[in-house]
Amino acid sequence: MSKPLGKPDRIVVVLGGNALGNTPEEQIERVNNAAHALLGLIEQGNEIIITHGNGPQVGMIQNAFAAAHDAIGTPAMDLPECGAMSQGYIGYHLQQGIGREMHKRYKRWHVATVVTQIEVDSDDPSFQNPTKPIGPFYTEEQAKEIMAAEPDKVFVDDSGRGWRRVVASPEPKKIVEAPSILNLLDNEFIVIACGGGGIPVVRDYDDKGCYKGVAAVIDKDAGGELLAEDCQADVLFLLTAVEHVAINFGKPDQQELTDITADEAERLADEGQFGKGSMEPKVRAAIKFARSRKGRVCIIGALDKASETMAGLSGTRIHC
Ligand SMILES: Nc1ncnc2c1ncn2[C@@H]1O[C@H](COP(=O)(O)OP(=O)(O)O)[C@@H](O)[C@H]1O
Ligand SMILES: NC(=O)OP(=O)(O)O
Repeated sequence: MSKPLGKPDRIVVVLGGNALGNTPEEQIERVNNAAHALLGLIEQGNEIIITHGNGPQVGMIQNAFAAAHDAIGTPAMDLPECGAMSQGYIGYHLQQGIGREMHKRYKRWHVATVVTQIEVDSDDPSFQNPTKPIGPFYTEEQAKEIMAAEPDKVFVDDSGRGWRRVVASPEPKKIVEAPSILNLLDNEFIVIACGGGGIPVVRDYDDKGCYKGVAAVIDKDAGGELLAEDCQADVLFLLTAVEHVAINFGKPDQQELTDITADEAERLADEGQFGKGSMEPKVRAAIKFARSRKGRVCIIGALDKASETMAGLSGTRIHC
């Protein structure tokens, strides 16, 4: 069992996109449960900043626009705009869920979502090699039918769970709205930012060096790590469906890890112990955060055990 962590000041909490459900009703229910757990963290004396995934949601939004375009001629919607809509859609439910809990306990609620752009390199290699699964699962037959009709779309088998569309997932470099996020934190807001890894943008040198969106979806664990560094967080908390990171995952000799160093985690990641596109990005984000400043810790654990995980009773701690 891991040691309790004491009372860190600032925690960036990353909520998995798959943990948010597939419909608005499911999302409200799951966000309300998450809000309860997140308020537990505040009651333990911590300051929290929240970010979240958006893979299922951004795909759903883009598919809905594509269907409406085919049916009634509404405009098709590009991925950066769909990413921005997913930040609003998920942030809205988080604001309501957290706001309700805040009001019950403290008779006040200062919760704000920041529509966040993150700068990426226009020549990031991921633009040539899409890996980020978005939208619903398809059968192999359905996926191959769509690829034949729309050759610009790539589908892959997603860890044996079905076929999913994949898009580019560039490395996040700079949070454009970092000053606004820090300002809200200074004014005691609970901030929801960098949703879906942030809206990926590149510098537009034809427009005074301003930004323009690019068709990609950043990994939210990588975006959350950057957010945690920018906010001077002490702890990065990656909440997902499993209680622990494991080696030999899914095999009879599976072994759950409770406490590992960044060096051990890197060795295991290089050995291929963690699912590509699922657990590996979390472990890589954890390693980067643990190495970014002495004393920083990343904890990977289950969303429904957030308080126990924070108390050191569950989850996998990764540190230097
Ligand atoms: N070595 C591993 N240890 C634990 N879980 C793993 C491992 N490899 C793959 N996984 C899978 O990764 C999942 C977490 O990734 P993902 O589903 O992308 O989460 P999220 O949507 O919460 O970010 C776990 O629920 C588990 O099924
Ligand atoms: N943007 C992102 O990483 O979303 P998921 O958590 O849904 O994969």
